[in-house]
Amino acid sequence: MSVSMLSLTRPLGSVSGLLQVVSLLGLALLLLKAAQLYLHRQWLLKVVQRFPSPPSHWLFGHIQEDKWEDFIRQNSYVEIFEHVSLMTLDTIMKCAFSYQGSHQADSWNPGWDTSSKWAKGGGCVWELRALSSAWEHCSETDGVIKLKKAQLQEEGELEKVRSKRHLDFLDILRFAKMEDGSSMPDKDLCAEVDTFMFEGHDTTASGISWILYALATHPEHQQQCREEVQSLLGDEHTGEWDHLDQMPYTTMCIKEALRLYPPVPGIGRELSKPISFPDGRSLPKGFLLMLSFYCLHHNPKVWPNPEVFDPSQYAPGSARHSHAFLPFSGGSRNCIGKQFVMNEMKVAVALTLLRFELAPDPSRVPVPWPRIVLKSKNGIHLHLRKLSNPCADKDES
Ligand code: HEM
Repeated sequence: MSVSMLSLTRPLGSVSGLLQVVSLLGLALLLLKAAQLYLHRQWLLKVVQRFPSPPSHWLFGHIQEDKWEDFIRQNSYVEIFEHVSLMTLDTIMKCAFSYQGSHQADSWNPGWDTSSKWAKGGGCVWELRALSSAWEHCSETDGVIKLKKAQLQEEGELEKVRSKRHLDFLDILRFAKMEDGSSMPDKDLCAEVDTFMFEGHDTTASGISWILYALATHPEHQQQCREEVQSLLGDEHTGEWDHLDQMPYTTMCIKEALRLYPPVPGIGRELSKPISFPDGRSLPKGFLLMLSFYCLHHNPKVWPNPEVFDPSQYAPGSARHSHAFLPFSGGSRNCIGKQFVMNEMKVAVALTLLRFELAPDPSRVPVPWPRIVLKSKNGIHLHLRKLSNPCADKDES
């Protein structure tokens, strides 16, 4: 009996022991992964904190209003999403990679639609980060890295870059040392660049396009922003960083548009521990869930009159729940480019309003389409009327 007991219990004992070891190992691996992610994020934050201060003309110089003027000579209505996407692509390429692209001068190439590329690759938001490292062959990214490498190989170029006043994102990555003192492998460099290309381009294009649409449909707020910008910049189509802190009304309108049309409509998470809600419902550890910023921002329990465009909700002193407004997400994985992108959006809005009056196309009301970034099913069609420039008129007379 004892033999049979032994023969029965031994294997069972070793299996449960093995299971314990495996689960402990799993836990250790998870903790290690979490620590790696945390360190990576802290490192990336340091990089980005140095990045969002390129010379102001890099941002101001990237709105090709002349091209828009050509367009409105030919068509009374313009589908703005694609043009804005080309502009934000040029901006991120210049500001993050010192790469002087001219996508705005070209027509749209579907290959530049990084969010669709990712959507096709996986479809699940929580797979994005994993996919971004696997997706190494974006020709644009490869092109930028190859060009940089070639430049750095030229004699004396490395020292020149090292002593530059404004290191760009790619410079900082190239000089970054890994924990073991080695340089970052090209594969990792490519993944970081891809992340920035996506996070810094499609999302921003969505943001700017919907903000312009919101202002087009609210001419009184549009005019108030224009007056604020005119009093700050005059009719100069350029400005300094300081100007961007002096546009309170325009900033409030941008925020209200980000609430109504959050460029990142939702995110995915895997629960690292069970969670209970105030109404008694709960979800288990390991559950994959989607958090919808779009629904949060349109929830009448959180925002009274959620469908009304009301920039006064962001006036100094107005109170709301700390997590009621989350266009850039919250917590430890929130958007690290938010300061940069708020500046980019202010520049785009300011320069557009100085030159054009915006009106919606009543026959093509955009239909919000929550993809990885918020798009419109039928595009965003606006009527652009060129405003006369009082300074230019004076010069001519
Ligand atoms: C209007 C434009 C933008 C919006 C609405 C936006 C929104 C967001 C959101 C919601 C997240 C969290 C994603 C998640 O938790 O899964 C995020 C993450 C991120 N964003 Fe942005 N973003 C914008 C522009 C930018 C720009 C211009 C950059 C770079 C210059 C950038 C860099 C990043 C990075 C690197 C992350 C990942 C951070 C991490 O995982 O720790 N974003 N963004």
